[in-house]
Amino acid sequence: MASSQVIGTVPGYKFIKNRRAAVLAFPFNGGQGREGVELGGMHLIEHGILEQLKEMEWETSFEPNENIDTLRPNSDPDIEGLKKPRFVSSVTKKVAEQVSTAAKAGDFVVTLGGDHSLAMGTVSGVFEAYPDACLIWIDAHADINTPSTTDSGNMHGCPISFVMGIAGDIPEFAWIKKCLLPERLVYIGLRDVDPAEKKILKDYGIKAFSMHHVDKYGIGKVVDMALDHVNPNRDRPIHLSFDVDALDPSVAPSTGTPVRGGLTFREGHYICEALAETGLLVAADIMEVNPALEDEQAVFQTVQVGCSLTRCCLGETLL
Ligand SMILES: NC(=[NH2+])NCCC[C@H](N)C(=O)O
Ligand SMILES: [Mn+2]
Ligand SMILES: [Mn+2]
Repeated sequence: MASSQVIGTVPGYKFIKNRRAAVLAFPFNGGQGREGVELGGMHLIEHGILEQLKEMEWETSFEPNENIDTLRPNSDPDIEGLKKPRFVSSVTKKVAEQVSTAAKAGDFVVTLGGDHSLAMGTVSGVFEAYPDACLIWIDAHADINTPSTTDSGNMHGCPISFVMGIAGDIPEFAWIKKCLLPERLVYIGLRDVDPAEKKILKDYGIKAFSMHHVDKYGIGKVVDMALDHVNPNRDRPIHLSFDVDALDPSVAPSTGTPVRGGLTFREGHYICEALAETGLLVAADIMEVNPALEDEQAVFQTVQVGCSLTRCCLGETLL
């Protein structure tokens, strides 16, 4: 049986000690090439996510990390084709520290991106606090490229390979522990996976539900099958990492790498609700909202959906 670090005292959340959401924003865009994604988290804050969670009777703490740019090195040449590696490393190390501190205190951790390279930090932090956790990754992309497989060199396409310990030995990232086993990871929403990533998924036997599977089985069955795989006894803490590009671009248009044919509004929310319903959720990342892309209406829609997914993770729609 999996063991738990924190004995929950919050009804409906088995591992959470305080009915407190530690909301961490990271205004960071260094894992990819488009400006604006660093503004995503603050837009969710300005849209009222903290007040909304308070209304749901969660106490909140908030860390805006507005000085994260001071971690940018003066010089940051590519390493093995990876872009801005030192900047990504120093920021994600900070992410890991903040996430693990909050998780160890028994708070529910909400991390607002920023680009998805931040998940090198969120996964490291969650698994530091809960070594027997599992990771549910909602995305159009697999984000499991290694330095040798990435075509773009963008680190938001690589976070999983680092936490799985398959990225190779790069001294700048030596702080990252191999914390994620292939059988503790499951994907939902995939539809734009690089050929080399497909090979990695196959070689490591990583379970993935693409949009094809969502169409075939329906989202209810897909979430059940995903949980049966990573959490068969329903006793492990769950970390949800939600890239808003998993949603169809008609639902979440303001994101850097949109791919058509994504999750509907309800399918996205269903995932968050179903995970909240397990009572095992301990952390949720909402990543890749880019308010600099598309028009005002599109930005509003994307920010609004980011807030409502977050609220669902914290139980808003549970009866
Ligand atoms: N977090 C994301 N939006 N990732 C997109 C990754 C796209 C592509 N697979 C790459 O490695 O560059
Ligand atoms: Mn993506
Ligand atoms: Mn992603």
